[in-house]
Amino acid sequence: MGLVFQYKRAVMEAGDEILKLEGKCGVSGGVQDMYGEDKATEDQLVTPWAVSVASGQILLRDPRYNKGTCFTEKERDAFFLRGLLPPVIMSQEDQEKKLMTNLRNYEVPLHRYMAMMDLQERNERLFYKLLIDNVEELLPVVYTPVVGEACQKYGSIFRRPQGLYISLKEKGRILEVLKNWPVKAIQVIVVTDGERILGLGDLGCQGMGIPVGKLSLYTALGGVRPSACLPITIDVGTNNQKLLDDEFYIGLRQKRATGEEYAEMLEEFMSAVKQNYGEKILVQFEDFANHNAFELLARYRTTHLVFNDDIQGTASVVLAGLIASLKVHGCTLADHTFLFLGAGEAGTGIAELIALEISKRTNSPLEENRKKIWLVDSKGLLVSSRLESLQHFKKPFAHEHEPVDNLLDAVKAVKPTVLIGTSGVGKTFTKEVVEEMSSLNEKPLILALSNPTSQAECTAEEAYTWSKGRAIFASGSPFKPVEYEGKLHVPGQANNAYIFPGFGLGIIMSGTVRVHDDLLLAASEALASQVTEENYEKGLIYPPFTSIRKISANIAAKVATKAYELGIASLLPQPRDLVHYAERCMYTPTYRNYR
Ligand SMILES: NC(=O)C1=CN([C@@H]2O[C@H](COP(=O)(O)OP(=O)(O)OC[C@H]3O[C@@H](n4cnc5c(N)ncnc54)[C@H](OP(=O)(O)O)[C@@H]3O)[C@@H](O)[C@H]2O)C=CC1
Ligand SMILES: CC(=O)C(=O)O
Ligand SMILES: [Mg+2]
Repeated sequence: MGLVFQYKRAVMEAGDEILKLEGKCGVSGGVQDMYGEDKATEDQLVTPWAVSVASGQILLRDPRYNKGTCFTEKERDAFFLRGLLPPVIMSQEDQEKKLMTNLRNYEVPLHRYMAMMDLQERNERLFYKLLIDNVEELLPVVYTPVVGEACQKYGSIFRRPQGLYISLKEKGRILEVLKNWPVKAIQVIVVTDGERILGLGDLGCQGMGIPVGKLSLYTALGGVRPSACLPITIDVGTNNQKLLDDEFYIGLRQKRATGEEYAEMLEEFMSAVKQNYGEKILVQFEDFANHNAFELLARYRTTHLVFNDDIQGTASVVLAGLIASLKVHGCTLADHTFLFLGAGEAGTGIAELIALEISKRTNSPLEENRKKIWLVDSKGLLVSSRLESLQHFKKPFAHEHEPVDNLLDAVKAVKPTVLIGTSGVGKTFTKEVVEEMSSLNEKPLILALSNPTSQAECTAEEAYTWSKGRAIFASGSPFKPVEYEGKLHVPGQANNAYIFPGFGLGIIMSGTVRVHDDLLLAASEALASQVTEENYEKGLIYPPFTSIRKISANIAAKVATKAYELGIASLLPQPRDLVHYAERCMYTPTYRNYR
């Protein structure tokens, strides 16, 4: 009987991996295992990890190794499964077909989400097979928009905990908490503090649905193996009174820690992560409020391998759409005038990356290019007379202009060719706004990026109808195709899910040690280059998600290539064919045979 590990199995794998990678031995002659027991002195506390071969019920209850009715006769004998399963032996394809039929029978989207989460906890490979093979159908279930509702109701749909919860109660002991996670060979962490969950605001500890969802996309879309992914929620309290009053709320029942207490918590977390997983652990910050997000990124980007998906991933995906759309407009990026509704993480992140790309393309100063980009926040257009009171990330975009206090007037004043919604507020691209954009532009480019669907600045139908079928439209959450005057318009999904899985894969597979802006630009170019003539004809500026694994492999290869060029990739020698290498690195969900 072969090795099928039960609990803590990855400790052994991690040990093997480390041996392979570093060939080191512990001080007392043993293997230098990842938890350091062999390095511990006799009086230090150690964790009593045990490794055994799973069989019987334990094997069936282990999501990583369970195959349900797919276990063969031979495996049923070898692993003491006889009688624990019905006699039928199904193929994985039949299991998939059955589950998709069941899922489609649920009318309530949240029930589909719950069924998918149950599957993930029961049979991981089947979960990923479903997600990969039916990506367009299931992405909206495990990701936006349904994940938003799941987070709002997380307390009541909560069954088995997923991911790692680190609360203020654990301050001072975060390293210890990390060590409780059974897998040591982690490559990506997605962490949130739950303060800005999509456009739904502060959902505290219930934000866990986001790291869990993002990491399932790392695996399904980017091929990073599930065991290498760790979702984390840092619970520093919540200012959401409804949650604080909810008797079933799962998080700390206190107002958010701020200032020094918050900074210390995050500092301890970041140090513990590096100490436990080493230099090359990729930490993705997700859905932090902007008053912390920019600061965390600035503080850790030079010392840790960190990436803020809302600032950087979003910027990269939007830039890709803009680059792709240049073919439609027959112009250059520098010819455009951009107007944003929303000047937070997503808005200013995108704005900065556009300015950087124009600078690189035209060899012109960044400040000059920022002048082509205008942003509106909750108080109106960013203009120089507001400079003093603006947050630091808005200041570079406060241009000379009269104050303008609403979007419609801003459109009239700025005359943008591109309108981008990053406000988190639904229905803000009104009929008048879209009509004004359409009177200014033959093919107005309108991106309603806010999530989930309820917060979209406008719907696809509104964009096409109000622009009389002329808009090029994409949104953060998916919309169905719209028929307008006999022509079918297919809206694209401008969502960072196009970028982070391939981007992360590129970083991991090349051993890149820091995230550099040029890597984001490389990812944008890689994504843009994969839009086909057929896609353009349908009105798309993004390729469809159905080919996302291929897209991710190409993004990974371009990101890795750039990292090698910059000298920040540590895997040497550089693989010759990076696309092929990326594809080979990718996790596939077909069942393995057990011996
Ligand atoms: N499609 C995608 O891939 C992504 C989408 N998003 C979505 O973008 C949205 C914003 O996220 P993020 O940038 O992180 O959030 P932030 O909180 O950082 O920024 C929101 C911005 O919108 C402004 N705003 C709020 N209400 C209004 C209003 N009524 N009129 C004009 N401006 C307004 C805020 O103004 P002020 O500064 O004055 O408060 C702020 O500048 C969310 O819905 C999120 O889901 C985010 C990341 C990726
Ligand atoms: C997509 C995403 O990251 C967000 O809406 O926050
Ligand atoms: Mg996000």
